Amino acid sequence: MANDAPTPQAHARPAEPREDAVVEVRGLRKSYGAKRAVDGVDLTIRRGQIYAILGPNGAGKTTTVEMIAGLRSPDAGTVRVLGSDPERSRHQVQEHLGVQLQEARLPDKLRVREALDLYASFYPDPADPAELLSLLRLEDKAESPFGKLSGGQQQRLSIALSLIGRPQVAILDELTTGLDPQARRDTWALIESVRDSGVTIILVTHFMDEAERLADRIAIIDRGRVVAEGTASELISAGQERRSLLLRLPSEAPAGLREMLADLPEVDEVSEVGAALRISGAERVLPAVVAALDQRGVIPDELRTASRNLEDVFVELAGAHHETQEA
Ligand SMILES: Nc1ncnc2c1ncn2[C@@H]1O[C@H](COP(=O)(O)OP(=O)(O)OP(=O)(O)O)[C@@H](O)[C@H]1O
Repeated sequence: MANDAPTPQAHARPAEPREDAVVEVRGLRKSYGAKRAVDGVDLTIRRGQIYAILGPNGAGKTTTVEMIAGLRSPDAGTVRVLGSDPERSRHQVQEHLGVQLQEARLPDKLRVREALDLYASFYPDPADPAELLSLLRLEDKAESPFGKLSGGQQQRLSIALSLIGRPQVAILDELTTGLDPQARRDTWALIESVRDSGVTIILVTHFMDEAERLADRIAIIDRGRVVAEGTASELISAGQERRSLLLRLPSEAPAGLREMLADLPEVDEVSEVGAALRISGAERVLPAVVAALDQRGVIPDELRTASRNLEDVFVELAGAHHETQEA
C-alpha cells in the first residue's frame, strides 16, 4: 500500500442512490505510480445478488474490491456501501461487510474452532461458530489445525471467517483458485446457500464458468474499466450477430485447409478444440465455410453450429490484448 497517498476526490461524480443498491461505485480510479489499475469504474450491486467481477489477471478486480472494502484509498470517485463511505465510516461499514481476500492464510497451528472464536470476538453480535461449521461442512474439522486442512477445507474456513460477523455484504476474491472440480462445485453450492440466506455476495473471479454458473449479474473488467455488464444471458445474447461453428475434418483433408479457412473474409478466428476446429466470424460464416470445403471436395466428419457462451464474450471483449497486457 506504499503508493496510497490520500488524494482529493473533488472531481468525483455524486452517487445516485438506488433503493435496493447495497454497493454503489461511481467513477472509481486508482493508479500505482504510472500504472492505472482502476480507470473509471461504475458499479451498482443490489441486495441479495451474487455479483461477479470478472476479468483477466491484472484487470484491476482486487484493487476495485479493496476500495469497496475501504482497504485502499481511491484517487478519484465515490464508493458507498449500505449508503456509507467505507473510508470515512470504516467501523460502520466493516460491521456489515465480510471480506475474504485472495490467498489469505492463517497460522498453520491455529485450530478451526480457535480461528472462528478469535474472529467472532471482533464483532458485537457474531454468528454462532457451530452453525457456521455446519453450514460449511467443517463440523468434524473443528479441532484440526489450519495447516492440516485440505485446500477446499481451508477455503471453506476462510468463507466461514468472512461470514462470522453476520455481514450483509461479503466480498469473496478468487474463491475457487486451486480447488479440484468437485471442491469447486461444492463451494459454488455453498455460495448459493449463503446468498439464499440473504447475504449479498461480490465474487471476484477470472473463471468464466464460475461467473456464468453462479452470478446473478456480471461486470467484465478489463484494463481497469467495465467493458460489459449484465446477466450472463444478456452478455451472451448481445453480439449474437457473431457465429461460431465446430468442424472436424477428415484425416485425408488437404494440407493448408485451416489457413485457407482462416483467410476467408467471413472468418475472424480459427482455434483448435480437441480434434475439431472452432471457427468464429460474421453472420455468413457457416455458408462460406461449407462453400469453401465443397469447392475443394472436402466432406467434413462433423460440422455443427456452436452455441455462444460467456467465454466467447470474454475473448471478444478482453481477450485480444490479454497476452500483451501480461507481458
Ligand atoms: N500494490 C501494488 N503496487 C503496484 N502495482 C500494483 C499493486 N497491486 C496491483 N498492482 C497492479 O495493478 C494492476 C491491477 O491489479 P489487481 O490486483 O487489482 O488486478 P486483478 O484483476 O485483481 O488481478 P489478479 O487476479 O492477478 O490479482 C496490475 O497491473 C497489478 O500489477
